[in-house]
Amino acid sequence: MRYGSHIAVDQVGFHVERGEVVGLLGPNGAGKTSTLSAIEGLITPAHGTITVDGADVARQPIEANARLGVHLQASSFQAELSIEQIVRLYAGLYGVRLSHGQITDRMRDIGLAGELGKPFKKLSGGQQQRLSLFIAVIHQPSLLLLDEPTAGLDPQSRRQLWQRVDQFRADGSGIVLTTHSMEEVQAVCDRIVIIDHGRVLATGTPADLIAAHRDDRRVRDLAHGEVTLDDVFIALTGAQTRD
Ligand SMILES: Nc1ncnc2c1ncn2[C@@H]1O[C@H](COP(=O)(O)OP(=O)(O)OP(=O)(O)O)[C@@H](O)[C@H]1O
Repeated sequence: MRYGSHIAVDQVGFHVERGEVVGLLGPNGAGKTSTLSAIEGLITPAHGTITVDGADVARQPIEANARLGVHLQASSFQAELSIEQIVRLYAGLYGVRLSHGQITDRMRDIGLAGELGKPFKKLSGGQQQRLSLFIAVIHQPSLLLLDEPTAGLDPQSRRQLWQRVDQFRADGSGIVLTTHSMEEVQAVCDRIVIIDHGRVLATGTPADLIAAHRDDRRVRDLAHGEVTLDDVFIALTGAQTRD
């Protein structure tokens, strides 16, 4: 996948099962957001195919999109629209019928029942994230993409979001999330894919990756006591910071 002459993602391949949470990890600029954009069909890769629950993203974009839920870092709903208007708008777009009572019930589940008439811009960051996540799954997608879902959230909201992710997994969705937090990986990911410079460096469960690299010299040099996923990640991707 290219931006002009720059190859941002090169031969990245992975599979997500239903009921599985896959963490896509990599330093800044590694190619995570570009990979998600390709799954969304926003960028067309020069080679390779991407399918969402059997639908080819390039050839069957409508089917693929109908099976995909996306929750982005910055939720950008119309600032002036109320919660109820936003829910009605997206329910309509996805052909989901929701009565006023059902909307109230669903909003109660995520602690927003008292805010139905409030404009989006007046919600707190945590409330905006909860609404954005609700909208991302309003059509019960097979695959949910979460781009740094807990960036900027307080510990309470973070825990709550992890519980929601557990719930989606239990309901049978496949989930891909990008994160820079190893705590998040340990909390919710079944498997991780570490990428850098647009290529896959390692894949496996967090425990597998630690076990596989525990005795590497680079990892040993970094570890303070027990080897952590952080140590493995930094050893694989290098200690230098990225722009
Ligand atoms: N619109 C764009 N035009 C040109 N280059 C881009 C564009 N978007 C991303 N890139 C480049 O593609 C590469 C991958 O970027 P990408 O945003 O996918 O990385 P990332 O892993 O999501 O990073 P971060 O953790 O900082 O969000 C980087 O080298 C980046 O500079």
